[in-house]
Amino acid sequence: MSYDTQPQASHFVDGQYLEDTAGEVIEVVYPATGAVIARLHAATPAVIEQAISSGRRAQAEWRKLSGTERGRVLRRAADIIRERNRDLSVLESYDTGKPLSETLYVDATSAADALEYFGGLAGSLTGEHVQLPDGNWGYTVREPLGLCVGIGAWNYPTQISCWKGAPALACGNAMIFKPSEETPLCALKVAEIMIEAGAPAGLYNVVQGAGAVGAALVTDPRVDKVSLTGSVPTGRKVYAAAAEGMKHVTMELGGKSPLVIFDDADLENAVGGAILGNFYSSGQVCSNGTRVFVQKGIKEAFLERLAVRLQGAVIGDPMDEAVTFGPMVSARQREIVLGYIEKGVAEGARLVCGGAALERDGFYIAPTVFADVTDDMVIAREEIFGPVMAVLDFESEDEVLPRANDTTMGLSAGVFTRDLARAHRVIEALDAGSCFINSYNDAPVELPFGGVKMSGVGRENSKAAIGHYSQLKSVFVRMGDVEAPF
Ligand SMILES: NC(=O)c1ccc[n+]([C@@H]2O[C@H](COP(=O)([O-])OP(=O)(O)OC[C@H]3O[C@@H](n4cnc5c(N)ncnc54)[C@H](O)[C@@H]3O)[C@@H](O)[C@H]2O)c1
Repeated sequence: MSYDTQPQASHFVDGQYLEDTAGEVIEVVYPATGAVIARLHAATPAVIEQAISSGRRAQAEWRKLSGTERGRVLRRAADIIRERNRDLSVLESYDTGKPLSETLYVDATSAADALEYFGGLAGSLTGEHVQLPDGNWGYTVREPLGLCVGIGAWNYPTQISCWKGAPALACGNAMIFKPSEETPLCALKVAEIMIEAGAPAGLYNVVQGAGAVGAALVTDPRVDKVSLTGSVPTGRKVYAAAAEGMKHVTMELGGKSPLVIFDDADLENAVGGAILGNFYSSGQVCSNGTRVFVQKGIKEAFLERLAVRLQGAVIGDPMDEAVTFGPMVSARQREIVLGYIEKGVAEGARLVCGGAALERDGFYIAPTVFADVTDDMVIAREEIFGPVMAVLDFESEDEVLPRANDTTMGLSAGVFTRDLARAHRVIEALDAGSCFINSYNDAPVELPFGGVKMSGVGRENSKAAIGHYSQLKSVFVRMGDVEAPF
């Protein structure tokens, strides 16, 4: 590969790499072998200070550019990312363990899509003219929020860095991005590319660290907005900390989403959707449809075809493009997932396939399917974030809908049926932000992405994201005399 896994330095601040070895050591482990492939340092207060001060300085200049000028920088960054797709994809695979057969088509690509889309929108962000009685009128100005902090999860480090960075910068903000401490490498490359594309130094800084560094950024009074992708417990903490400073937030959190498959569904497509919604990225996807409700008439046929198609998973070295299923991101995540599998067995769910770690280096777990899962089982209630599908039976639409909604979370939901009226009726009834009909886990930049209930606040992607990275100033203009009471 052309990128070293050991970056020049841990952080990218004010247009250049920055190191401070006083910060706690972060070892980057390649999930497919367990080997340490880089050593970085968490940001010290001095690094955080530089990131904040340079971010604010850059933002003051950046906001003065026209939207078209800002958009040009983002679109140039998108082009560079596409040119370097292979190198970025290899790095993403080292960072996360996801197979190259995924990363080559999804991660840097999705990051470039976000930069291109928001780069295209930047020139068209305007306020409104509002006609009022007596010849008076008003107008609104869409203004940036200021300095935004993005905090990422470890499953999609390149994508998350741009899903947050692109709309933030398009609206005239600066961003400090803190990747997950598990996957710190990719965002540094994005920061480098921003500079190459013409962004001013300091506009897009990357600092490393775990929760303590995230918390220091979130609580700094000079930060105006926080966008987190992470788990619900972290979301609660970050939202509360942001509330202290009355900061804007976007929360992209976890899920335990339902996928409802009716008897009349196209069986192969339903099985395909369930595979995409449970085993892509080894199941480490927030929107996964991990509670698969299958109508009784199709259940055995579904399980049979699923078992056959899972045998087609090519498990192995993520750098081999023929491989379609990689390891968990970390030894810790593997232990968490194995713990859930044990619980499933103990609670009496029927193990259809998988159920164990693989005897090889790295953090691999076999794709696992439980059938006969009931609503009260832990594996049907808690987010596992691994390759574990729970298949639940149902008889009728009326029965399945309240069961599907019986969760504190609401990120996604999907339905497979050939009955179009039913498809729309079911989606209307499901409490979820990002939904799918006869498909699963598509996330085009043109559509809003985000959750309801405990799964989050705000939306990423689409025009909706603009509202979360800007605010309106409204101006009343009186054309006549002012009538005061005295
Ligand atoms: N909705 C989405 O878009 C989406 C996408 C991917 C992952 N996720 C969710 O993310 C979770 C998995 O990722 P994870 O294990 O990295 O999540 P996590 O919540 O452990 O960590 C997320 C990020 O928050 C940081 N953090 C932790 N404590 C913090 C604090 N007190 N203040 C500030 N920052 C803090 C971490 O360092 C990390 O960068 C899953 O629940 C998954 O569903 C959601």
